[in-house]
Amino acid sequence: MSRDDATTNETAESIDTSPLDPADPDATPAVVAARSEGEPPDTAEIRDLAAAAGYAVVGEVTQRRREDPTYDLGRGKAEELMRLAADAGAEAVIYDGGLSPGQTFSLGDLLPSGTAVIDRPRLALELFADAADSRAADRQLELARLRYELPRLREAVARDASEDVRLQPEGDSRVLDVEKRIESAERALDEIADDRAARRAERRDAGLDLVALAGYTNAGKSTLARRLADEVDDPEFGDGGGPRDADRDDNGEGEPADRDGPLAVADRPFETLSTTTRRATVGGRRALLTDTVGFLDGLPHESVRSFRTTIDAIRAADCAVLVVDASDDRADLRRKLTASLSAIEATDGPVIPVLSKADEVGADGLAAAVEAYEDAVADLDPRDAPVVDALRPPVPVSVRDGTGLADLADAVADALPTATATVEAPNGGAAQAALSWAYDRGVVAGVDYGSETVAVELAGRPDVVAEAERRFADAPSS
Ligand SMILES: Nc1nc2c(ncn2[C@@H]2O[C@H](COP(=O)(O)OP(=O)(O)OP(=O)(O)O)[C@@H](O)[C@H]2O)c(=O)[nH]1
Ligand SMILES: [Mg+2]
Repeated sequence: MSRDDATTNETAESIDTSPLDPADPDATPAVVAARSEGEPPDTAEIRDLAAAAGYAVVGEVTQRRREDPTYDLGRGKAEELMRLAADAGAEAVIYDGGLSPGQTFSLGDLLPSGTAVIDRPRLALELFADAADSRAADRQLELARLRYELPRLREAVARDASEDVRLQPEGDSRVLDVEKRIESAERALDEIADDRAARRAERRDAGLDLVALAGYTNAGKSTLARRLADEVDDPEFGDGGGPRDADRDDNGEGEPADRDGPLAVADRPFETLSTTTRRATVGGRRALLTDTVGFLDGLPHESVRSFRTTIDAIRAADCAVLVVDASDDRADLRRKLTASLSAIEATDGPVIPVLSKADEVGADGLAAAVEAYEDAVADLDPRDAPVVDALRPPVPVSVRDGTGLADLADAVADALPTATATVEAPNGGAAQAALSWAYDRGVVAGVDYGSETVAVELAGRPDVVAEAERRFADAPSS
């Protein structure tokens, strides 16, 4: 698959999502480099990301040591990397970690001229740039990219400036320009976020519960969303997805109703790049289910913050479902879970962890995943990730064979804010109007007609139940 192919707007089913063939003539040859202090570096994930972004990995250099201020790697290893890149004809070095602007430049100076230095955050940006599929995704990508570029531009200007005070980064016109563009992108995103918040309030007033699916990239969020969603979409609510229209106004409103993004599923990172919302009936509750963009380990906080529609949808949900891939090994499960919980930070509502792909592991594997999950959560400091206090017990689920779906529905229904009340009103036009109002908002659990009265059992969102009670109480007695 060429990189251009990845930008088409076909649905997931028709996109070839197989990992890039290393022999692909369009792929850019690249060497992967990784350093870690503890365990030997595991390059499986960075290789997958590189392949998905259109690189063919032609070599690898890894090192166990503490960070070197100049190259991140030690000098000897950096020189080995330089030789390998030259011998292998690499056009890029993919660095599994975040490099400071200074380290990026130092490595670039050391490497054969023209070799791009791409650290993990930049690789993630490239993956997004390949596939951003809605205006909100575009905006967020732009902001993330500008925030990434700014310190590097400052470094470049400072390097050029040396002694010349007039060329210091603070006053440089390119730096000022990027700063201005960041402000403007932030303002545009604020508007989109305000608009989403207003829509969330409207949907809640209409009696709908807001459920968000969160988790690491490729965890199985969209697959679960598809399984839980009713046939009817709620196209006004998500980022939109579908083909983008550059000429449209950019206030984040008014994605055309027929442009809802497909709930694309694929075994590749960042298949979903826009939040997408569908209606779903979960545990008898009428919900709006938002599928979100997956998290990735090793991105700076600022970059994660740029994906604001995802973070907001998760934090503001009445209940978030955190999808954790049970088929990962212990170390990956912990790393991805920690990255996801740190990115979420805190939520307004409870969080139900789902151990997904249960069909891929046996009973022992599932028990091991539960244990790995619980150990990882126990090691997290709630001061760093207050969301740990919102976690409910984990629910193993397989969409493939249906395992745990009923348990998940029960857990969601149980986690949603609920009030119950029984009201009785004289049967008549006013009571019927109140009843129809309550039916519209999905809070009628039972109706009992007496000779002159109607008794209604209400259950559902507390604010909506309270309003229904008021309406019945106001029904005139004759
Ligand atoms: N065996 C098995 N595979 C699953 C299950 N659920 C999802 N998968 C596979 O996991 C891969 C990722 O699924 P997605 O639903 O696209 O994952 P996602 O979390 O939405 O990923 P991003 O949008 O990239 O963040 C796909 O190949 C799915 O077919 C499951 O229950 N069992
Ligand atoms: Mg997805």
